[in-house]
Amino acid sequence: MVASSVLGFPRIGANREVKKAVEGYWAGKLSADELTKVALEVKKTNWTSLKQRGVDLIPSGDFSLYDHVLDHSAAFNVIPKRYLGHNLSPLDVYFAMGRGRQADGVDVPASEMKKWFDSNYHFVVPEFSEETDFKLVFNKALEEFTEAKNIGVTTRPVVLGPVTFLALGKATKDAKAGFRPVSLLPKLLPVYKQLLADLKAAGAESVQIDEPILVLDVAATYEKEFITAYSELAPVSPKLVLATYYGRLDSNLTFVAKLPIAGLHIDLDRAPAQLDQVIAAVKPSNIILSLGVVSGRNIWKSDFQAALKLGQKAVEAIGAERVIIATSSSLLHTPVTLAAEKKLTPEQQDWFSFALEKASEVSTIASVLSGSQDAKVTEALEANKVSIAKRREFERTSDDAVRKRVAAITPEMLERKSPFAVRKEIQVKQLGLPKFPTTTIGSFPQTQEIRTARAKLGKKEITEEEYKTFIKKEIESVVRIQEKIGLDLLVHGEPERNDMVQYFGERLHGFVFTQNGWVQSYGSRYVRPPIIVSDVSRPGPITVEWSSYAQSVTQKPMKGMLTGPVTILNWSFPRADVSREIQCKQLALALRDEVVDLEKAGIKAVQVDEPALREGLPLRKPDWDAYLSWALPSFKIATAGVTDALQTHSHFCYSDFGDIFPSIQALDADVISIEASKSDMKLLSTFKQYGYSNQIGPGVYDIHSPRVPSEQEIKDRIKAMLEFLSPDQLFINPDCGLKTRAWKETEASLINLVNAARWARQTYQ
Ligand SMILES: CN1c2c(nc(N)[nH]c2=O)NC[C@@H]1CNc1ccc(C(=O)N[C@@H](CCC(=O)N[C@@H](CCC(=O)N[C@@H](CCC(=O)O)C(=O)O)C(=O)O)C(=O)O)cc1
Ligand SMILES: N[C@@H](CCS)C(=O)O
Ligand SMILES: [Zn+2]
Repeated sequence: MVASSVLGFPRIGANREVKKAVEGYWAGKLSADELTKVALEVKKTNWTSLKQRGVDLIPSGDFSLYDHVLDHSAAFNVIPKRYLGHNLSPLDVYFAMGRGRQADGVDVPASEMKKWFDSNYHFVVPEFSEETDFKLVFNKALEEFTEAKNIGVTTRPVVLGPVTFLALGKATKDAKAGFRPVSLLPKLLPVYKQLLADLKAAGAESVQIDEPILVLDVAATYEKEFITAYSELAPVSPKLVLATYYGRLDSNLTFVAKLPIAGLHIDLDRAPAQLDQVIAAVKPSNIILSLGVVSGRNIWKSDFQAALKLGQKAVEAIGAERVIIATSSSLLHTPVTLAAEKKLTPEQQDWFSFALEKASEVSTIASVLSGSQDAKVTEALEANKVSIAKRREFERTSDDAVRKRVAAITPEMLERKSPFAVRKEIQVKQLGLPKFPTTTIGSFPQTQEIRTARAKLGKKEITEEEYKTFIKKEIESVVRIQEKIGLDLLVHGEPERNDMVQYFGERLHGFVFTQNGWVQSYGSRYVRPPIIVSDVSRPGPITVEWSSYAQSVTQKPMKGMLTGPVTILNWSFPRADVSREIQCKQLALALRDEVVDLEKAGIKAVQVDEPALREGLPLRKPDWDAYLSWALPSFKIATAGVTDALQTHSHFCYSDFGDIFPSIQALDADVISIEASKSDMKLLSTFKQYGYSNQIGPGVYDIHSPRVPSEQEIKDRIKAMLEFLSPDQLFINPDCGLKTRAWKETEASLINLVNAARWARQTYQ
């Protein structure tokens, strides 16, 4: 019998119950007990839904109130000292690590947050030093295994593996120079042993132990650690199924296949070509192969025939008892259910598969491979054939004008007319900005009032005209506030945008979007990625009306604000029938027209955000050039259609940009703003290594926390930057947009920022 498995399920609730409860708890509207109750209900619903859909190996322990890496840090006592000694409950310490805390005399910044591999999910970075005192403070995997058992669902607990947990962490500031978190493995293993032994004692038959680090090049340097870890853990644990996802094992397979594990999960969505090599490597052993054939990363209905081919190959080689059909990764990256979508056409409904539908898919594929004669299974198989054929039919339609335009892109279209030095002189005159110009990254608080107005427009409770009037009032108010604070280069505040990617998706041809397709991005922040289904084009200007209006109500320069092609692509669900390169270039051409239109409308600076440039980079270094060879030109296509006088800006956040800094420089934006505050300004040393010639605003404070940075902190950051950059290069700005913040802390922070910039002007004449 071939078993079916889901590696992880969305933990947000079908109606965003977890977001609402967590934010309610933060606002003091919900007690810790009430929050726990909501969480339990969501977990129970997930477990019973997966059981109903016939999934054999149902995950537990994958739920989280904020982030699963943070859950492990809290459970293992990996809690930086700054969060302790404030008389906070364990739950409040947990949230303080995630989002900082500034109340009742406690003032601690949030921990660093980073991209989870190549996804738009962010994890809270664990901090380690020689002093780290690992303890099993609580066994979350065991608690959830028991909760599921109590409602009659037998689950397979999910645990983040010890090597990945350490490898994703960073050294604390007080760790000795050269300290490597993985050196703590011998100290950490006893805690894992206890955790796993407890699960075994509670009756867990097998455990999914996630080691996604194995798909990175760096894992080759951890061979010794993997051998030590798994030789020690296997004897005391339930059967260990080692899960790898988001990429291929490559040469790491050589040592992985020899580990004392019961099963190995591989991602055949991202790396189908590895199947033969993996089969050959595990064949002589008893290792069970879990085949990730149903994508955890996209929302397209699986092609059962393609999945069955892969499954059949494995069954023939090692036997049905040793094969599991699984999702390629956790379904964390997909919305909960297609059933909630009421506005998709029946044709569109038929193309997609969200988390619950994917659960049915693994179950059906496994049943077919097991030789099931069940009428429902046969029916599902036939229906899938029809759906896939219809989609292929749709995919054959294309927009010839768009295709021709992409084919006609010339090298000249990628370059600005003059080099940066020439452009800078023209722009200085045109913009009249002071030294150390202050600006923000685009968005201002998305208040309840704004969201309610948009919701009312959606429900047709107000007219388009009334909505526009409301947004214009909001823009004018944001402009006045910036003028009052004394910012130099203003923004319109993005109040008209639900999200920086969804908004553009909704206004471009070639996309469809969901009503309830929420996916967790970090903590309680979710997104509804738009879906690219066909060739992309711009039916008309998107932002010009808002930016022009904003410019019309102020004498100060107004920065236009767009999301770049690479980011729109990476934060959407891309189509699967056309290369990402072509999709990106189609987006680039649409945005190029928008930038040109903004300049024609009198806007003198335009920011084209590319926060997802780094995130889209392939996980394996040998694949980087292939991505950069179209990602960088796409940005340049979007931004180079203007005169020298237009100051182009771009913004990057939430990744380590050090290793692709030369690529960022190659974008030739006049000004970039880049996240640097959370990562202890470590990015700055990159400037020393590579140099940077254009203008730059390394973020001076972290906006993902409600904490207000002091003026002194900002001054200290400016001082630190000036060790690597010259005063005439520097812009002063926060490290990302302010949409998630409240007005109170936004104004207080920006006043401190402007004061710090004024100080810099006097200090560095
Ligand atoms: C900058 N970042 C972004 C990333 N990815 C994106 N796609 N967008 C980003 O901005 N990745 C990296 C970073 C960090 N990530 C995020 C992700 C998400 C948010 C965020 O603020 N999300 C909001 C939801 C935004 C949104 O879509 N708002 C809509 C719907 C609002 C809503 O909930 N409406 C209510 C009705 C309200 C009423 O009746 O009063 C409802 O539908 O029930 C909108 O504004 O219209 C979030 O709240 O999670 C930030 C950074
Ligand atoms: N302009 C966007 C960038 C976020 S990465 C904003 O300010 O929200
Ligand atoms: Zn940002």
